[in-house]
Amino acid sequence: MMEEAKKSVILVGFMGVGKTTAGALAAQQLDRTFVDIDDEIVKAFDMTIPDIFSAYGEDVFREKERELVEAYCTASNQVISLGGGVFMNDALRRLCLEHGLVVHLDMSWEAWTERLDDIIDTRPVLQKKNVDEIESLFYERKDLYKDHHMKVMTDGLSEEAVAEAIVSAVRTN
Ligand SMILES: Nc1ncnc2c1ncn2[C@@H]1O[C@H](COP(=O)(O)OP(=O)(O)OP(=O)(O)O)[C@@H](O)[C@H]1O
Ligand SMILES: O=C(O)C1=C[C@@H](O)[C@@H](O)[C@H](O)C1
Ligand SMILES: [Mg+2]
Repeated sequence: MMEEAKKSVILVGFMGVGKTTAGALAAQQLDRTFVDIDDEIVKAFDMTIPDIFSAYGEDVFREKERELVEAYCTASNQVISLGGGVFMNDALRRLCLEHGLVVHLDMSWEAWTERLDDIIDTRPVLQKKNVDEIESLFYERKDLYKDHHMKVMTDGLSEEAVAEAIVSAVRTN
């Protein structure tokens, strides 16, 4: 029997909120394929994200990201973790909102700062910025994620609890 076509769950949110970790767990529970756009970019270049940024620059990274988001976000039955910067592109934001069920993984700035040391080495966008500049970026990006179908506030939740919240939000939609 053909699988019923359900809109893909598209996870958005700031760097480090847990789109990759909780997204993979949620995909298992929903029995859907998990796609991480950052991982697809890493595979396409066979390089880490910091290496792509330093060798080719952010524009080249964003162009590959655009291609991959366009290709994946119109497919059904998946859980897709977007890179934290995808919604800077208006056209991609609209495309995701039109074709997918966009779930914003949200976090307070206070809770997020506890994660900064663990993630900074692998997120070039956070590097060479002081904490005030990172805080401004955090709120600028939060504005972009306001366009969503569902939101999960992740403060104080384990990775498993975030995944469960995503699953229950999707099932009750
Ligand atoms: N709910 C959680 N509680 C504690 N730590 C978490 C939680 N979710 C994720 N983490 C940890 O935070 C770090 C960042 O998580 P993850 O890579 O999933 O974020 P992301 O949203 O995919 O970030 P990016 O947009 O940069 O890809 C990882 O070290 C992960 O183990
Ligand atoms: O928010 C961003 O601009 C980024 C988020 C990450 O997911 C990666 O896509 C990359 O580090 C850039
Ligand atoms: Mg990720």
